[in-house]
Amino acid sequence: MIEVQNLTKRYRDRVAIDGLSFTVNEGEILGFLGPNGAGKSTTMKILTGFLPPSAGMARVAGFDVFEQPLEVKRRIGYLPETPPLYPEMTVHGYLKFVASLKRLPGHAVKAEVERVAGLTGVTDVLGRIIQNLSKGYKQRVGIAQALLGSPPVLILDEPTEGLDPAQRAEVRALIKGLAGKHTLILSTHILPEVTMTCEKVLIINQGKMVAYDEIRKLASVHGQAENVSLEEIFIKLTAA
Ligand SMILES: Nc1ncnc2c1ncn2[C@@H]1O[C@H](COP(=O)(O)OP(=O)(O)OP(=O)(O)O)[C@@H](O)[C@H]1O
Repeated sequence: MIEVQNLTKRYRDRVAIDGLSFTVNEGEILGFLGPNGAGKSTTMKILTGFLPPSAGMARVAGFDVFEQPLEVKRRIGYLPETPPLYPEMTVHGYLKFVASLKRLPGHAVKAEVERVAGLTGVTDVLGRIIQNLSKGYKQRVGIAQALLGSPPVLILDEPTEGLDPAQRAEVRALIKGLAGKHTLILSTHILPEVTMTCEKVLIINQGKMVAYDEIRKLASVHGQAENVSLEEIFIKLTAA
């Protein structure tokens, strides 16, 4: 569903990502990890058609992200690092607005807004102005807009950022429930979250891939002990 080959992005003389190659099969959740500045957001922005790559190729659902960006955008729900909210709108007004941008048929909008509001736990705040919501609720609204229209591919950049532990557990359960029906890339700094949610993990450091495997296999390749944690593997691989 997602195919990336030799993807490279330079910002002037700074190489943000360097020759990344990976695939995500339909229905899989890929945990995407790396220290601050490793290039995760840059990769996600390229996959969602917000940034052009400097070299390499990325395809989503068979469409080239650079040559057919509209086809790609139609199939992707994206939660950027900073959720793209309009603070002066109500949650309901905002979700209706995003539904119209996504060209959802008018007759389906009401039910779809109710569906994603229910999934993300924002039904009770639908009438409130976004700027008055807590950070956690704003984050949920960001996830809700990504789910509108039930796109086959979801790219979530730190979806549990700013949530309290109970909300985090709820969002984790929600994400887990999306597997199978959607193909997901999930970026997070909370490593136990990846262990609980994803089968496969991709770790990058300074723009380069340092690990890409099923989590249970990583432990046997990179750890001496069988019960080595993802955190230990991450620290070992990104220490450079
Ligand atoms: N618009 C830009 N212009 C110049 N350099 C940039 C730009 N955006 C990102 N970078 C640089 O590219 C590198 C990768 O940044 P990116 O935001 O992709 O990292 P990240 O892994 O998402 O980090 P974080 O975990 O802190 O969000 C960093 O060195 C960053 O400073």
